[in-house]
Order: sequence, then C-alpha cells, then structure tokens
Amino acid sequence: MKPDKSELAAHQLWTVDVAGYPVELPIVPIKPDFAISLMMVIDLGVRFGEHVGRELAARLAPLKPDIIVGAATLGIPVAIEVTRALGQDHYVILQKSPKIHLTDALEQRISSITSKGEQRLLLDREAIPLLAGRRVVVVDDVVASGSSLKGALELVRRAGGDVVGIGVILTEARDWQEALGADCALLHSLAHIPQFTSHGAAGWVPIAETFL
Ligand SMILES: Nc1ncnc2[nH]cnc12
Repeated sequence: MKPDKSELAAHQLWTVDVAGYPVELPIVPIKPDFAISLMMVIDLGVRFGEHVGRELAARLAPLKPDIIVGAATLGIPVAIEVTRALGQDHYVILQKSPKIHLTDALEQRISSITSKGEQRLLLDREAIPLLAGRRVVVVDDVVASGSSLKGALELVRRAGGDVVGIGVILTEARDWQEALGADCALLHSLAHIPQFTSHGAAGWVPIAETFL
C-alpha cells in the first residue's frame, strides 16, 4: 500500500526520532477512523539504511549472531544493512511469493495490516543449513500486529535455528506484545510509533493506548 507523491503531500506527518535520526512519516488512513504513520524504509535513502543498520548492529552484536534473517519485503534492506554493519556476508531472506526455486519451501501463514488478506512466508530448504543449530537474529522494518515476525520466528525454529534476538526499526502500537508473547524479551527496537484516530478539525490524533 504505497500512496503516490500527490497523495502524500496531503497527509499529516508524524515525526519519529529513530535512534538520533528524525524522520517524518505520512499518516495514512487504513479505515475511516483509523490511520498509521507509514514508514517505507526503501524510500528514506541509503544514509537512513546505513544508520539503522549500524544502530541495530550495535544492539544485536552482543548476542553473537551467526546469521541474520529478514522477512520480505521491507525486512530485506534491514537484513542487508545489519549484516553489513556486523561485518558479515551472508543473510537469509524469507520470501513471500513462491519464486521458481521455492516450489518445495518450508511455509508459514501470516497476515499483515499494510497488505491485504492472508500471506505466506517461505524458507528455501537450501538455506536450512545456514540456520540449523546456529544463533539467529530475525530483523524486520516494523512490528505492528506481530504476525509476520511470529511467522518468521516459527520458520527459523522449524529449520532448527536458535533465535537469540529480534531487531526492528520501529515498534508500532502494542498488538505485537500479545502475538509474540515470551519472545518480546528478545526484541530490540530503535523507536516506537503510535496509531491514530480521526478527531474532527484536529485531524489525526495518536491513540493514547498505542504508546508503549
Ligand atoms: N507503520 C508502518 N509502516 C510500514 N510498514 C508497516 N507495517 C505495519 N505498520 C507499518
């Protein structure tokens, strides 16, 4: 769900300080009385990517990960930048669409608030040796419902990986706390964003319960 530029100009903005790097996010309605501040990490430039990679790597390096796993789509740049900042080379991507080589992939069902309907995460069986018995950190751009991260954790564990940490740029609201349960203890985040409700002339206002 990517609004075009003319649409963006009409949106209210929400400013969030991402570990010392302020970004302005457009507030985008999902329903008539409900909106999120949308962070499209791939539209924020390479300096932002480098910054979040470095900041997440600083928090995740003490966990001594053997490998970083990122979930498609917007977890991909996060996985690449964190891997680079850790001085590692390989990473594993959990795909959403069954590419030609993924006909026999390990599969997990998920749902997402920014994409319609039910989706899947797929792990290439060829990547299993990179995860089995290894210390794994799972990264993503935003955790909101927690469905995508929960599916990613499940896939990594089915592959025999030991999940030692989770890294996200942003936590959003609090639904993820219930979805992730005890795995919340593994989570490292650079900033938090609330969700929004419409309030007459005031426009979109943050919902108090969606702050941490
Ligand atoms: N605020 C947000 N920005 C980008 N992706 C999201 N997925 C869920 N919430 C999101």
